[in-house]
Amino acid sequence: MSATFCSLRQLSITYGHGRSNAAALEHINLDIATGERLAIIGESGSGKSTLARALAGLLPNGATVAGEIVWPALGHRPRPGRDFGFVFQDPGASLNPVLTIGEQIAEGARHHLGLSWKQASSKAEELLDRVGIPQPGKAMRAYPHQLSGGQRQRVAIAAAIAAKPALLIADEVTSALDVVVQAQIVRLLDELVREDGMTLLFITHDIALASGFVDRIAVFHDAKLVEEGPVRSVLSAPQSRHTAALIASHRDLATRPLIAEASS
Ligand SMILES: Nc1ncnc2c1ncn2[C@@H]1O[C@H](COP(=O)(O)OP(=O)(O)OP(=O)(O)O)[C@@H](O)[C@H]1O
Ligand code: NI
Repeated sequence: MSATFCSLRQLSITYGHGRSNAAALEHINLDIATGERLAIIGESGSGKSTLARALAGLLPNGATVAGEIVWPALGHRPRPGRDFGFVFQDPGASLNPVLTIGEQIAEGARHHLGLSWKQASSKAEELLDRVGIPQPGKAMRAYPHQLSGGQRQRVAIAAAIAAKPALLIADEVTSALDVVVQAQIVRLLDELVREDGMTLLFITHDIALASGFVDRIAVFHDAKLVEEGPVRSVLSAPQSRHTAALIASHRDLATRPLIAEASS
């Protein structure tokens, strides 16, 4: 039994005030273990990104929070960049268009690890190599628009992990990419979190994609956590009809080989 990294207790979140505002999350109880790879699955509007924002302390002003989030492993609220990295669907949202790739990655390393610019730059180049960017030295001087979508996402991942955070939150990071690149990004995330022992929160509406590499799945529907468990048991014996529907929408998941793969 590994240590609890983070614990949500009766967490409820509503955006804004007034009777017309439905809760974006309702009474969520969920423990995240240190070093686990947890997928947050659910259809659009089910509250996945709200959960990510709540963990990251990035809820907009006016959001109402009830219940609590505790961080036993850290002992304090996680600091952005330092304790957790955040990667979004659109790498444009995490990358600054007027900074070179090298500058944006080096900035995180410099700021959080107290490195000089020179040290941070060589660290950035190392990271680019690590996330599979070809010719990292050359890429250091490029701007985000000069890269493909998949490469931009690799850069965003490099920036997010520059300070070696304990937690990586990936919110629909593959949704804007074609399937081949999706698989490559998932493989990269899998490698990185294994190597660094990071805890990963992999948010997606794609249960098939997540099932290939995470340890555990939490399914959200309409602001509620409807099911959670190890990938194998959730896939082979879903407890909630919402989970069953998500699985049924992926015919390939219902076939034997993928379930066998997910359980290995
Ligand atoms: N800033 C906001 N202000 C008001 N309501 C919001 C805001 N952000 C999200 N919501 C609402 O909260 C609910 C949950 O949204 P959330 O973005 O968490 O869902 P999601 O599961 O991430 O969806 P998607 O898959 O489309 O990203 C939705 O009803 C959404 O409309
Ligand atoms: Ni979302």
